[in-house]
Amino acid sequence: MKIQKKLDDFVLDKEWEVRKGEVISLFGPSGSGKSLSLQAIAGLVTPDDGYIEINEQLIFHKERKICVPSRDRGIGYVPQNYGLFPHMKIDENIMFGMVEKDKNIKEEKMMKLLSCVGLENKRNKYPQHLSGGEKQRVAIVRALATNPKVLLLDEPFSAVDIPIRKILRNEIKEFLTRWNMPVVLVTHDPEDVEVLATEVVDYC
Ligand SMILES: Nc1ncnc2c1ncn2[C@@H]1O[C@H](COP(=O)(O)OP(=O)(O)OP(=O)(O)O)[C@@H](O)[C@H]1O
Repeated sequence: MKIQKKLDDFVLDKEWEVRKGEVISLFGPSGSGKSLSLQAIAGLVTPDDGYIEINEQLIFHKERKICVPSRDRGIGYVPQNYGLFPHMKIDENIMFGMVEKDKNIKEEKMMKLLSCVGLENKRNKYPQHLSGGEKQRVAIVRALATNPKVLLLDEPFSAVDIPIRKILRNEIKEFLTRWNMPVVLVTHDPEDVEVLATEVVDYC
């Protein structure tokens, strides 16, 4: 992708790419445009110029007037606050974006995903009854439930304390290796970069 976006006195101007099996880390200080980049890829913010391509398909191209709607981009996006729907139980949250029509198939897939992250027994809980780390795991499997082409993680460990962060980081590393899809990870924690990233884009 190559995008430019001006917001008041902030100018984002970045170019980078990520491939299957890579975890690319957007690394830099607060306010450097990391989240904005993810929002542009997810289709929540429209760049002023440039292009975004996924698996050789353009989802945004300013000059060619291409702007694929957010829901059709095939993006699994986990925002900083996890974005879980508070009024839906965990199982409903996970099944919400699934493309499958059959209810039994959806249920089966949801249970498989929940068991991947050891949370089968939480399916009937609401997000507010889960810990920060549990919410994070649900948010990630909810993103994966839509069969995305790319996974975007925005500060995935910001809501958990340092010892738990270490455990989750290793869990997620294993998980990502299994799914083998391109991952974009926003962080300002050098340990996230060291443990998870295969490439780093400097947002300093
Ligand atoms: N809707 C908006 N209107 C105006 N400025 C904005 C808007 N959204 C973001 N910005 C500005 O864009 C810049 C980049 O914001 P962004 O959230 O991408 O930073 P970040 O690198 O993700 O920071 P952090 O690590 O603190 O989350 C900041 O200066 C921010 O104030």
